Amino acid sequence: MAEKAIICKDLSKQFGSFYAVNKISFEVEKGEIFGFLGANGAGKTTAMRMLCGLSYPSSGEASVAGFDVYKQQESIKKHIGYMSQKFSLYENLNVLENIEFFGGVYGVSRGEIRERSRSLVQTLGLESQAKKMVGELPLGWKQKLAFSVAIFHRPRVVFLDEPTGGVDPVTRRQFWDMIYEAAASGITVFVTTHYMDEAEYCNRISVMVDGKIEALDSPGNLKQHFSAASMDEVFYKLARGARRSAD
Ligand SMILES: Nc1ncnc2c1ncn2[C@@H]1O[C@H](COP(=O)(O)OP(=O)(O)OP(=O)(O)O)[C@@H](O)[C@H]1O
Repeated sequence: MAEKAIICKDLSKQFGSFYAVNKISFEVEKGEIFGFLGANGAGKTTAMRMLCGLSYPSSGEASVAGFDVYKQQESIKKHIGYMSQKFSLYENLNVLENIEFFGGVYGVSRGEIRERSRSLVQTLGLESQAKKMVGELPLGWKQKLAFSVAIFHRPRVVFLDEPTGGVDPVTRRQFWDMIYEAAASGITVFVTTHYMDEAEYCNRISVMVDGKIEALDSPGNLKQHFSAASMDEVFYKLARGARRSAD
């Protein structure tokens, strides 16, 4: 049996009588790229916070990297990486300082940080920018660096919350090359996005509507099942009945 990176069974989160996440169930394989889609307000962030060990579920079961979301939140935090468009790097630290800081937070040894940060800066083509404040870098570079930092400690699972918001399609494509590389090295990727071209790059996709998972399959199978030419069309067919919207 393939190793499961994430297991979720009837996972729910209630705020009062409102079910932000309503009995979602799915499993993600090790090294899989799993797209977590849903319209604004569908419950993605709430679900992701529970899986990252940042909030307790109201009911149901889940484990991430083999750790239980109720009893082993600290272990989960140590074995995952997290990146979002909103929270990522310190703008007033330079490239190397950011790598050192986050590497240190995640427990990578000083020697290893020194060694690997040099090769990372090289791989990213940022040698001449290594001492530049991150705030001065173009957005696309910031995001590539943020992703590299999120997986610097070689986590088992990396959670990406709309990681490519606001960047052009070419940069997004480069970003996805990095995602593929990470997945090939065994890191499981859990990613939310509003870009349907990115959804096509995922191995499997789940689509959340009003707190529930309404569909879950590979992009190819979903298109076939919904007689749709694109993921855009699949998403529209599923999400058009949603009652919730952005706050
Ligand atoms: N702390 C809270 N108290 C009450 N309601 C909440 C709370 N957090 C989220 N919600 C509600 O739960 C629902 C799901 O929100 P969530 O942020 O998880 O959606 P989302 O799919 O991530 O949306 P977006 O794409 O806009 O980030 C929304 O209706 C939101 O208002």
